[in-house]
Amino acid sequence: MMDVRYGGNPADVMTATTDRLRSDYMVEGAFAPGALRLTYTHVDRMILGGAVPTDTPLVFGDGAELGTEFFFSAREGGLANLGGPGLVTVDGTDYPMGNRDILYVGRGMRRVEMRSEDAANPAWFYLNSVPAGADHPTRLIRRDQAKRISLGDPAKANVRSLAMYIHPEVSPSCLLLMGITDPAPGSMWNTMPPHLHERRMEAYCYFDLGNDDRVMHFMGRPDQTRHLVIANGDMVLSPAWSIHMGAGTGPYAFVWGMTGENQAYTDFTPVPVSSLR
Ligand SMILES: O=C(O)C(=O)C[C@H](O)C(=O)CO
Ligand SMILES: [Zn+2]
Repeated sequence: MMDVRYGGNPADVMTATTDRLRSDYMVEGAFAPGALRLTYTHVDRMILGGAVPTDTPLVFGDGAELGTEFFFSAREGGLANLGGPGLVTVDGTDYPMGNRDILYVGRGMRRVEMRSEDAANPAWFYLNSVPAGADHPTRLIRRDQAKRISLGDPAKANVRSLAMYIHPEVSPSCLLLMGITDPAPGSMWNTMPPHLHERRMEAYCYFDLGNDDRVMHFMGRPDQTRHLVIANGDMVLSPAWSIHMGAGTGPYAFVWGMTGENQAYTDFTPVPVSSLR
């Protein structure tokens, strides 16, 4: 059975305790050896998931919890490999996946099998799935095929490399957008200056973060900010009304995924840092 998150509205955040914020807007513990863990959200019906295959394959595809014959009957998805080499098989076609490769899974696929090459160095598969109204072919996007842009200013410790994988200019999808951002060595801020995009929700999965380090992730309306303390592998659900940015106590990276009204990556509203409270 999938865990469920209902999201919330800006007013909820104003009175939320730390525990309530974490239970509403985070998914923790999704990467467990030998397990597939999926969370259904009512934030544009984004499903977040983690899978760490060890000695046996992890398989999904049934649509019973979605009221459809198959999981992808009316959905599309992106599977990012954040760990060791793995193999994903979709309806009998094999996709060998290295670290930071992303597989786009198109609407209509029926069975997804996930394997690690080495159980001692397992793949960590991270899933974003959203409703889809069109068919696009399943396609592997290797890390060197992503479209990279550089952002930031060393004086503000926010230099980072942003790689677009599932994006109209790289690999077509219905409405899913997905990519990976790496802060540069010596920089700690991501998504700084912050922004809002009221027409798309966003999910983050932080990874390659040291066990003793944390990312301070900021959320909420710009004038009512709240923070979430993030450990490696934690996922964050960002409703369309929320800022989403963070600073790490050490090196890290994160996968971002979006869906909503459009795939216009530039359809966002900058939020002046000076306006944050
Ligand atoms: O560091 C960044 O800036 C990002 O990665 C931005 C995210 O991709 C995002 O929030 C897109 O809307
Ligand atoms: Zn964003």
